[in-house]
Amino acid sequence: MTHTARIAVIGAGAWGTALALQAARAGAEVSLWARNPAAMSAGRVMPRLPGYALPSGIAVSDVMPRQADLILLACPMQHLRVTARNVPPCAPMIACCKGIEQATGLMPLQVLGELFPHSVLGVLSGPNFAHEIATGQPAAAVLASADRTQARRLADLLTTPAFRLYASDDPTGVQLGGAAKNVIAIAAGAAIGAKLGENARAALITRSIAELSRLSHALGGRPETLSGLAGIGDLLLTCTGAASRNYRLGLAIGQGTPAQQAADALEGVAEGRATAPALLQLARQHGVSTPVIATVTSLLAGTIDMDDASQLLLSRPVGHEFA
Ligand SMILES: NC(=O)c1ccc[n+]([C@@H]2O[C@H](COP(=O)([O-])OP(=O)(O)OC[C@H]3O[C@@H](n4cnc5c(N)ncnc54)[C@H](O)[C@@H]3O)[C@@H](O)[C@H]2O)c1
Ligand SMILES: O=P(O)(O)OC[C@H](O)CO
Repeated sequence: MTHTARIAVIGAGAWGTALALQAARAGAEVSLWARNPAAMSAGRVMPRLPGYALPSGIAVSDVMPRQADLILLACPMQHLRVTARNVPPCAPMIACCKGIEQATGLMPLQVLGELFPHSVLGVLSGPNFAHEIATGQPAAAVLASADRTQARRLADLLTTPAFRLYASDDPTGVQLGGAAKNVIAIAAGAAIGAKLGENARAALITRSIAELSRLSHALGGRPETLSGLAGIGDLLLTCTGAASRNYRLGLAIGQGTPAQQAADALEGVAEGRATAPALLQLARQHGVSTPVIATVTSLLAGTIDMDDASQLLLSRPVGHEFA
């Protein structure tokens, strides 16, 4: 008889809930840790899927699991450290959040590495709206770990025919893609909100990829990772999909709503807001020029408006495309 994998999902927001449903679909015994299980209601957790119901087989609790074969950390990036601190390191841990810790400039696996230096760690990222994963619509993502064999083994625990998890041994590139696409989605939304046009959005996305390639190289990521699911894949989804919270935050800012007010009106977290300044600082530390990320950071801080933002980007010198 084969052993049924026990998967513990930490964080019962939209993504944690969708991953719990996916893990159950993959045949695992699933537990879902919620800060406040009593506050979980369909409309609050999964605003895009108000009628969803967790199968009765998924145990929801505010007590951290003591045993598991795999732990998925699906809380927002800025709460990863404080949440993970309470997780018993009883199994490999996969960071499912996308962002950079603002206080330290660290990526998810660097935060987990500080807390759990002896655990097997991985990161899951890709073009995945939670409400589509929750309903089992086809999608693909990448699971990266420093050890390629571990990455494949852990990916297999969550893979189903409709959720295709590719393995990678480039966690740096995967984490950078996941963090940066949220910042670029704010830029794309702002361009559309300010009626700069779809040409402008396509140019922004493409030039952002050049920017991310420079940063990825400086951080030790592999170039091909950015052309994969966690890079271009997630940029395509988040910069064009109206369901993206980061895109919608940018859209509202582009239409003239102050950043704080636009963020308050969103249901759920827009990770790009806290990640933009952290990513900019990281780029500066490595001497990498990132004009789109810098412009989004200033827009979010309210130190420039949309006219300034487009002027800043349009007044840059035009040189060789891949200089
Ligand atoms: N929603 C998606 O479609 C999706 C898909 C892929 C990845 N992600 C990533 O998953 C992560 C979580 O996003 P989400 O959509 O589930 O979030 P969400 O907006 O649905 O929910 C936020 C969650 O954070 C929790 N929270 C608030 N304050 C907290 C605190 N102090 N400590 C711990 N938890 C706290 C809330 O209880 C809530 O469960 C993000 O990094 C996001 O980028 C989301
Ligand atoms: O709604 P967003 O902008 O947080 O995007 C959700 C996922 O990260 C898309 O892959």
